[in-house]
Amino acid sequence: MPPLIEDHALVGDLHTAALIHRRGSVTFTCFPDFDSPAAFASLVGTPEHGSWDLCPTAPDAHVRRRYLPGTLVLETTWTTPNGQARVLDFMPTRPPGSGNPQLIRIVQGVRGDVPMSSRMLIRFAYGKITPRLVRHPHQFGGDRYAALAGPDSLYLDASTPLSEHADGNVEATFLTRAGEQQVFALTWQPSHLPAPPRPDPAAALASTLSYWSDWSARSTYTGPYQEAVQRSLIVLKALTYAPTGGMVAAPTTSLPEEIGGVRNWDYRYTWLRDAAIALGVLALSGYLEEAAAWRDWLARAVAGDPATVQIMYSIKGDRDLPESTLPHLPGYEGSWPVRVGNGAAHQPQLDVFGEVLDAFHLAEEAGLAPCDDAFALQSALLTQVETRWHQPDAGIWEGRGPERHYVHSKVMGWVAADRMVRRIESGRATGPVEEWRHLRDSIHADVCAQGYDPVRNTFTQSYGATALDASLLLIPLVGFLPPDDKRVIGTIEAIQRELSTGNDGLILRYRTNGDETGADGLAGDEGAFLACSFWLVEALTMIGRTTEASELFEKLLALANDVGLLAEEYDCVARRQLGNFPQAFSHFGLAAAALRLASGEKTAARDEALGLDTAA
Ligand SMILES: OC[C@H]1O[C@H](O[C@H]2O[C@H](CO)[C@@H](O)[C@H](O)[C@H]2O)[C@H](O)[C@@H](O)[C@@H]1O
Repeated sequence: MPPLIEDHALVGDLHTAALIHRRGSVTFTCFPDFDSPAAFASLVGTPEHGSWDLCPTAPDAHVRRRYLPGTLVLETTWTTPNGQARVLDFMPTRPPGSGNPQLIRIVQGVRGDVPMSSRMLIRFAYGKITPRLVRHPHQFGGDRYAALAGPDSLYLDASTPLSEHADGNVEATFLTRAGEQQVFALTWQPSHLPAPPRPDPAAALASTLSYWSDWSARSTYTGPYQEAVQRSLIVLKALTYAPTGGMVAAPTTSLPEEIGGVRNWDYRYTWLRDAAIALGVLALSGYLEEAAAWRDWLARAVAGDPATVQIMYSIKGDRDLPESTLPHLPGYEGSWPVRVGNGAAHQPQLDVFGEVLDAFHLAEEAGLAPCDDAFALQSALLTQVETRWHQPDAGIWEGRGPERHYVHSKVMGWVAADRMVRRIESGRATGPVEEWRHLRDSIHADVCAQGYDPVRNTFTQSYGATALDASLLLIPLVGFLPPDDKRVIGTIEAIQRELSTGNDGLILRYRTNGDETGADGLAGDEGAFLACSFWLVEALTMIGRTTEASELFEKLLALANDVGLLAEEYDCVARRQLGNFPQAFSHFGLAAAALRLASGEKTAARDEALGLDTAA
């Protein structure tokens, strides 16, 4: 049986990350950074494209997993008829931009005897390059193997003997006895450097545990569902690239939105939209440092000429993310192509200005010190809205079909103007407030006249269209119209009717067209979109349907895997997760919905922080 997406857990070091399957296999890891080529790519290929298995030799061993509380250290407990062993998997945290990425796996005997094996196949360049293997035995027991090719080297240090097999696997078989431990540490470094020192896994474990525990202790969230919210915040932090403050949308590429389909994208980049919303949620939960770091990332990314702002950049701020396919990889369960790069980078998507200005406003209301340079940048971004809001765009979903006048894009243009007006009204900045009020009112009037269907009493996906779109649920959430407006209630009900995937209440982001090419320019269908389903929780809460909102929220929580992680989408028929994993969008959706539910009926913590009166 191929590995399910939700059978994976995430470990990471704020520079890159690894996905580990519940049966002990590392199936996807890029070194040294999130967007570097993968050295283990079996998740989108086969085991021959690189993987690292560490598990009992007994095939029927029972497995249970959890993260050590408040951390990103994964504990896997294996139970066999003859004993129990646990494995701690983690990537040691380190000062931003210094040191080498490491993946450490500590095997501890709990009781009895558990025969185990480690089997590692390294294939650089997304499974394409076979490295040269060199053995360096340790002086006082244990072993080291180096794998070298091109710019990369990986050193595997083990406390137990390793052997090399003709097929390129480096293996160890060993007995785990109660009270004893074996350690495996994999270290990446540029291949031209001398071999790295032997790692100190115990010290690395201690410092990694204390890093994550201290980070978690900074959370100010006190509402219900604390464990799920904290796990989501940890995921958002783990997707952040510490040297720059950029955040990837997910640490994977090409996990499919439809099994066997073509909707496979590379998410290892920083979307202004995703990062801004994530940072807003982090700021509301007490994490202002992350918001400040991202503000600096944005200032650098768009420096020079904000008129040329893109909707996404690399984690380091590169603009060119050329999209190509990797023909040697068969894809996850045959979902092909596997893509690297992302062609959506050069699309016009007008909503991003609203998301960025909303996030800064939220973060400043939550305590982030305002700064003049940031305000100048934000004014320049609003100028883009003024110039471009009349134009069609590709929309929040980055469709690859024709550009349209997306209602959500215009609503977010209104948000951009609204947040700047509010800032000036609060006395925290000065600017052409009358001009911006006029812009805000013009967009509002235009959307209400052209984006609303009075016959069906619903806003529509784009001007003049009949199609609906789950992004319209944001209309009350961002304060464009009050929740008791009949057009808002009509839109929520229409979305429930027309975009629901079945009886479980989850919703699609929009309707696709089966084998025919749909409005998004793609053939095929996709699963329910988890972030949109969380927006529905928020919208229902706002219109006072709180019982229904809580029930839906709990259904969504139940879709998270055994360690609390969510992909982008959910297949309500096959009952499995779909899309890149874990996905920031889903996790900030979860945290925002919990914040909304926590604050009770009609007013959310977010609205209070914003000072929103939700009036038109
Ligand atoms: O559906 C087609 C598009 O799908 C991806 O975009 C989605 O992910 C982004 C990152 O989370 C998110 O910001 C966007 O709203 C989503 O639609 C993909 O990256 C695009 O290239 C693709 O056209």
